Amino acid sequence: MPVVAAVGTTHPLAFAGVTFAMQVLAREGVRPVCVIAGVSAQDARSVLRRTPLDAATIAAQFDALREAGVGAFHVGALLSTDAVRAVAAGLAAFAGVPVVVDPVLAATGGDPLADDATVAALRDVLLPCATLLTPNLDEAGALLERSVRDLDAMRDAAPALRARGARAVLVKGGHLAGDAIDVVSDDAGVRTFRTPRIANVLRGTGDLLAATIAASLASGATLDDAIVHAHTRVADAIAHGVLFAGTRVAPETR
Ligand SMILES: Nc1ncnc2c1ncn2[C@@H]1O[C@H](COP(=O)(O)OP(=O)(O)OP(=O)(O)O)[C@@H](O)[C@H]1O
Ligand SMILES: Cc1ncc(COP(=O)(O)O)c(N)n1
Repeated sequence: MPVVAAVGTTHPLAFAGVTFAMQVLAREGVRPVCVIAGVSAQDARSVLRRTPLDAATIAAQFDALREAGVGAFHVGALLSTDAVRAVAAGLAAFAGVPVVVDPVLAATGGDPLADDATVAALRDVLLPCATLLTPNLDEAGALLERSVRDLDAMRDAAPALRARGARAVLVKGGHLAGDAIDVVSDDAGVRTFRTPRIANVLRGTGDLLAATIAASLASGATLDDAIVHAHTRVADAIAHGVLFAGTRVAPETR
């Protein structure tokens, strides 16, 4: 069974964050392991507290994964420049293993998860470690320090982020109106993946997409096949979301 490591920050309600990614990976049929890089206290409305773990604790967790045969990493929210640097250093020991980086900067309620220095570290230190970077519109804009608000801007942003070192980039258009369109840039060029918009909202779609792609890559899928499968899973989750703790979440644990 492929092993996938979820790296990131806990969410106590587990509808996003590394606590959710572990569930997604298990459901995808891979063995989930993890590196906890930060602890968040948040509910459906707000982020109450965020505490990055120290670099030595993050490094020791990567050391502990050395014999696990990790086949892919999913990297989610990181809360400090030190945490970003420690994760990049930890990943360096796993050369050749696919790394899906979701550069989470804020919770859906609007509260930030990363400050400006952390955004800069994500751009300069972690982005070059990514086999696939999966920013949403706001994240692509923050990383490029310009506005990314429509499909044309997404088509420009994906290769621009790739030029900064990510092997492939998927810019998520879920927050635009109309069909859900993601723009992918890799060696083969720039292309779009379009799925019919499902008229509902759901928390954790970014983590669901990225963790599902990581699971498929660990299982040997091509990037395009991994993306198509992940879109199916996201659409299914949005269609069958459940109410939990005051918000609509994926039915992963049902
Ligand atoms: N209503 C929808 N119907 C179908 N697909 C959607 C919908 N909303 C988002 N998606 C898809 O879900 C994935 C996540 O996109 P989104 O833009 O919501 O990411 P995000 O903002 O990082 O998510 P999160 O809410 O976890 O922060 C993308 O592949 C996007 O195309
Ligand atoms: C630790 C962590 N990771 C990711 C998200 C994004 O999820 P959402 O957009 O549903 O708030 C979050 N709120 N917290």
